[in-house]
Amino acid sequence: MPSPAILIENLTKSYGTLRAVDSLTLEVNEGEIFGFLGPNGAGKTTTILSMLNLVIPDEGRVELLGMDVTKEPIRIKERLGYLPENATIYGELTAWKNLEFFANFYRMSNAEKERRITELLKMVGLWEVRYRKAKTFSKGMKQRLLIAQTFINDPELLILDEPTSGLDPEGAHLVKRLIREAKAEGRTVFFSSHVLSEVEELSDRVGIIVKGKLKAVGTLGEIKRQFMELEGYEIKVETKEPLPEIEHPEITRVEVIQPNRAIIFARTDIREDLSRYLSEKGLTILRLDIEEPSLEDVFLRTIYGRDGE
Ligand SMILES: Nc1ncnc2c1ncn2[C@@H]1O[C@H](COP(=O)(O)OP(=O)(O)OP(=O)(O)O)[C@@H](O)[C@H]1O
Repeated sequence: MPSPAILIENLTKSYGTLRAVDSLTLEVNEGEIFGFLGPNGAGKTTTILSMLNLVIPDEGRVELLGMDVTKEPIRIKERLGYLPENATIYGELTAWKNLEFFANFYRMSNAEKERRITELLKMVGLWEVRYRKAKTFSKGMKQRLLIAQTFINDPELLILDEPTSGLDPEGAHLVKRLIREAKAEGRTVFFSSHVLSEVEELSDRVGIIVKGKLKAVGTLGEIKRQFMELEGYEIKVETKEPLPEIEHPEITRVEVIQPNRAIIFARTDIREDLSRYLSEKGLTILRLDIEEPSLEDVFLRTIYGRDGE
């Protein structure tokens, strides 16, 4: 079994009495895009800073690319690209010089540096403005330069804290494209966001963090299934003839929409039982399917709880 790209075990970090991250355990597989979703103040940045050894956790441990972050910070840095939240660039330097500045931290020949900077400026669409001072750039252009910076050492693993934050739709689109391309090139991407749609759009797997706790983790399908197991199933039923009275120990509620249409709320998936029962009664079933929750349903219910807890 290859080691996961990211391994977080029982991570806990408090500020005073506030548990910013609470016993968080998580694995990110090599080559996947992992979306770390949570509302503002949920503990995303604190988790990321702990992952990078920039914040010392009270408990727990983190391995990146199979290496303990407290033991091998330099070796990890060589293979990692990190975009901090609210990162800044050097306004007085040109786009080219900004990248050169960062390239100098890594072992690269001059020719390699030049080749890499050229490639990255083209990748993020800043080639034409490479000799302009970065302070003259728009927010979107600055963010693109920052993203280019995170790729300077050809990293295997990218950790991006709110990479689309504050960008207009076009800027966000480009960042999303770069994330997808990074995956296509075999890199692992871990990114945080409070924007549901982009997490849904990009991620192979998602983790939902609320008040420092990891509330759900998995593919979207898995998270929806976990949610349904917890919250119950919504089964839509429609028959040609009027529906008979429906009883089943797993049913919690029946909402009749029309004489031949109803929504059945059940603790488990009882479609087979329903199908048998209705057929035995001689009814023609037109529809018997589960209404899947959207990620939005799951996210909102996960944040606010069943009864607003
Ligand atoms: N240095 C600090 N000192 C005290 N409290 C802190 C510190 N850093 C973070 N916190 C608190 O810890 C909690 C988690 O913050 P964190 O920045 O990790 O959340 P986040 O999910 O990244 O939020 P956002 O999306 O707003 O950046 C918040 O309540 C925050 O106020």
